[in-house]
Amino acid sequence: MSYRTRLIFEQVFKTGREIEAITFINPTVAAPFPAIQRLFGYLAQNAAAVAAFNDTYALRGIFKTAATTDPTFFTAITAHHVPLILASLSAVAGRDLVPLHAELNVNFRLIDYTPATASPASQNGCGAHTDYGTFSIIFQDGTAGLEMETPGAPGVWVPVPGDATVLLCGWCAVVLSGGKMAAARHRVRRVPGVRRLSAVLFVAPDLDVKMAPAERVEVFSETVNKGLFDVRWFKEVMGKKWRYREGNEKLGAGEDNVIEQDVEVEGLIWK
Ligand SMILES: O=C(O)CCC(=O)C(=O)O
Ligand SMILES: [Fe+2]
Repeated sequence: MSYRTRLIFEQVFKTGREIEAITFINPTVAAPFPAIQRLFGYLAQNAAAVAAFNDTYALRGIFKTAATTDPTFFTAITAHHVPLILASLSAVAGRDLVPLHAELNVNFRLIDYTPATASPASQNGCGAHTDYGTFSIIFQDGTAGLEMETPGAPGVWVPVPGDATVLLCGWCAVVLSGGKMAAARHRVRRVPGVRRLSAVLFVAPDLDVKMAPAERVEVFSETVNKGLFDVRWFKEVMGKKWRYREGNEKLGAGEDNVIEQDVEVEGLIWK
């Protein structure tokens, strides 16, 4: 573990309940942004390759586990950092999270905020949201744009330096830790004309894990206290809203089209 990473883990242990929802880590490997950029550049010129990707990942319209020329990056991150982070978060949660992540339910996402497809004046890169899983690690290509909402101050956004690697928690961490861990709401703002690349590793509990705290939590809803739904159901619901927002899926008749998914999730989790 590097010095900086160790410091952060110590901080996580010390702050306990007061854990900040976001922290910076110093990963052992760097994200291969030149390769990712070449990949997106190639796809921009090759409609047939894009169609093949979209056929493979029909529901998403984006590709996971994308074939960069450096596949060692994601494997190294998954093998090295994920177990360390899970162990640290377990101390904060007061619950061993490792057995709940035995199947390594991880997704990778490469994002190209290219001016080529954005509306020229739009600053919206990625709307405000909270990730669904346990935690996410966001790698950036050096370009700023990622912002965090200040806990307790909705609408107050703090820019994250473009070269930081960010660790943040999602909804599953909130529920599984009985509210001891907070989720970080975030968004991406664009500078019109500026390209930004990011690579995100999403780590979630195994699909059969019940979305419930280890012990009853007064401020949680009955649904969550009783563990009436599992991670599989939650992921599906969240994924559908996400695809709708990205324009990759239409909602069926009778399905609500509330885009503010955080408001809805809060209604599900809190009493
Ligand atoms: O591009 C980024 O920096 C963050 C993307 C993000 O928040 C997400 O994909 O959930
Ligand atoms: Fe996110």
